[in-house]
Amino acid sequence: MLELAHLTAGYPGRPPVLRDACLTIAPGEAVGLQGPSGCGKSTLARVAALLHRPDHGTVTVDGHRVHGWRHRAPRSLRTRIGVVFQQPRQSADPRLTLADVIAEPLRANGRRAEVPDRLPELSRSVGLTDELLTRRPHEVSDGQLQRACLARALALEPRWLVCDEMTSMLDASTTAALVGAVESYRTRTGAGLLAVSHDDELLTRWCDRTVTLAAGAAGSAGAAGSAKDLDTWTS
Ligand SMILES: Nc1ncnc2c1ncn2[C@@H]1O[C@H](COP(=O)(O)OP(=O)(O)OP(=O)(O)O)[C@@H](O)[C@H]1O
Repeated sequence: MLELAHLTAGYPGRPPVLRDACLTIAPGEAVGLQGPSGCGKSTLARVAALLHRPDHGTVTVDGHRVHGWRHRAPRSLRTRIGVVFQQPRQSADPRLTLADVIAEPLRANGRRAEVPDRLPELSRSVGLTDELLTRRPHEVSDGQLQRACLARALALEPRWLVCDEMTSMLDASTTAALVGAVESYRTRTGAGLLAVSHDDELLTRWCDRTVTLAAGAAGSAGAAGSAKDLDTWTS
């Protein structure tokens, strides 16, 4: 299970973005997260990916309560969660080839020896050709770079995937290819998914259920996203 319980989270010097948010994802389940711009979807996704420390509340991954965040999160928990963000150019080192972008997690986790075997399999799973693997981010399209970022997220075979607006910059065919790659991976491994998107139709087609993170009750600037028991907002 990936369990987010009673989360309050935000940014220094501002009112909380999330207040008392709860969400539980079962193994193998695909949950979509939608809601108005600025209501805190990405913040919640970053907390779930152990990249943003909540002010209150707990995150439990497969029965392990999380106490550290970002680099302080235990490696054994961090590697259980793969993340893909909206902007591939902000998350890929421009100096690396796509092959090195994909292999980065294997190298960083002492699994360099696996790269020759895993790289072809990973790149094939996201539809990247060998020729593209030798290029650097500025030499490929956003869609091609996002494919590499997805392959990187799958490199350590995570039990959970967090896809934050993964396809929102991409055309319909690249979107279909990336969602297809995620679903093939999930079918093979039984991984759970949290998918954030503005595209209700995509979430309906992709996910087992969709939850809505509501804007602040008054809708006023600075009001905290009212996220109490997200599961009660299931559509
Ligand atoms: N690093 C940050 N520092 C300060 N405030 C931030 C930061 N990141 C996000 N925020 C603010 O927190 C609120 C929630 O942002 P978040 O990105 O989580 O919302 P979102 O629902 O994902 O929005 P969108 O749908 O537009 O991507 C917004 O008001 C945003 O301006």
